Amino acid sequence: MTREYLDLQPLKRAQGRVVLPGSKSISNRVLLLAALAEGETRVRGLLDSDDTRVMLAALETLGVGLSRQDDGDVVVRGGARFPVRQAELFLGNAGTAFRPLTAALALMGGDYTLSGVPRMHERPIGDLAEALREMGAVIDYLGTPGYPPLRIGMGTISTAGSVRVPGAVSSQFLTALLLAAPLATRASGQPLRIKVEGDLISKPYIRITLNLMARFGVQVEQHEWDEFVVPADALYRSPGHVQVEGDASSASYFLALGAIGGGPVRVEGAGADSIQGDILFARTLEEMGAAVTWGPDWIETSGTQVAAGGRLRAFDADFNLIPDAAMTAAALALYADGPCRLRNIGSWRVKETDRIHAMHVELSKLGAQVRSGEDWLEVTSPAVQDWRAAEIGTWDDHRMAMCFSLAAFGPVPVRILDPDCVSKTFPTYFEVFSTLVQA
Ligand SMILES: O=C(O)C1=C[C@@H](OP(=O)(O)O)[C@@H](O)[C@H](O)C1
Ligand SMILES: C=C(OP(=O)(O)O)C(=O)O
Repeated sequence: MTREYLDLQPLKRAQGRVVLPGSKSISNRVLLLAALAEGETRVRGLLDSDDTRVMLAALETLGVGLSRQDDGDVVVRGGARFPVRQAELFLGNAGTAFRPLTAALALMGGDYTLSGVPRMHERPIGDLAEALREMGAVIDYLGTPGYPPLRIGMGTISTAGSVRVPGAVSSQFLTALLLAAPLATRASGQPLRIKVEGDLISKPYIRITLNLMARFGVQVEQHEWDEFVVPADALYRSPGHVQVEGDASSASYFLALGAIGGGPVRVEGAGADSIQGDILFARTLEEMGAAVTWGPDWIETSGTQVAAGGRLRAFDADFNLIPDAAMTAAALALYADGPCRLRNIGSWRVKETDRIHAMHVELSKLGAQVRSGEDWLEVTSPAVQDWRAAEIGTWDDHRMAMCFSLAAFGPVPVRILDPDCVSKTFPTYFEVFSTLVQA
């Protein structure tokens, strides 16, 4: 049963340790790679949430052998092509399922329709679809051109020359082309040269993609951030086992708790050795005045107690490398000693909701002074007497719900509407949150 709202009374302290749920970005990449790889892959620590469930269900529909073991591991039996050549797939609002599956299915060819929730049909995919068409794939838009839902047909794929993909809207388009590229290079016997047009956003996610492809046996040649070459003989081979790291974006909320509730708060499952860019959020916390300790697979934070009048240092920073954890920084601006500016976050406009707009509206409700533009947001914290109790809308966006839990360290009660939208990436978020905090 989903709850209409969750009331949070003013909180003072945060302390404890959390074992992080699996990384969404790694889970969905590993599932696709394992499905395309020769052999059997045993995946440990897979995230169990809406985004991975739609991926698992899609792969099952496509005939990929999947089984859940008693110990929770998922075993994937892969092969170079999916057995089912005609299917209708529903992919919810999972960008990490929709974009890579579009590329893989388009390069295999078949008769597939891909759809999602209404918001997914407002999230762009045109840059990826055009690149795939340039390679000979057949893709039709079933609704608005440039957006899902899509129908994929049987094309004649060529990797001759190179393919271009714009980098400014979402890095997931490049990730999708990279992950699916071996399907094309094998068919043509030629390498695929992928050229990024314009600036590439969210670069650390490409590092995750390249790292995981290498674990499955495919080394991509990288030229800065504007050209990637997938070799002609690229073939995915199962590494046998894969351990999924804890989710670094999910870690950001708990690391933030350590910074505003005294701490120490330790997250386990992602640390200095992580392949996820969002661990960099801990550096932002340091700049805001928190103490951060790093282990290979854990991070611990301690800091001031904002409920007792402590303040974080204000920031003015470019958050392009960590767009997801950046939302946590925006919520922390409620406790900063001056205006906080988040720059270069234009991709927020096309995520689960228009996050710049949603943040502007909801932070204002609490009494913060907010200004925003096409790709930036500026938040000035309310003085103690200016805080207002508020009902926070979460806009069907898991990260809105999770980062506004931090608002409970202000002096007023906070009501989070539709808290169960956290199921996109972290179904048990509020239960875990409640084990760390005290009034
Ligand atoms: O590749 C990925 O796993 C992701 C890339 C990012 O998207 P953009 O590249 O669209 O910024 C990020 O926001 C998303 O949550 C996950
Ligand atoms: C942008 C996000 O998701 P998606 O993978 O659907 O793009 C997110 O999780 O913040």
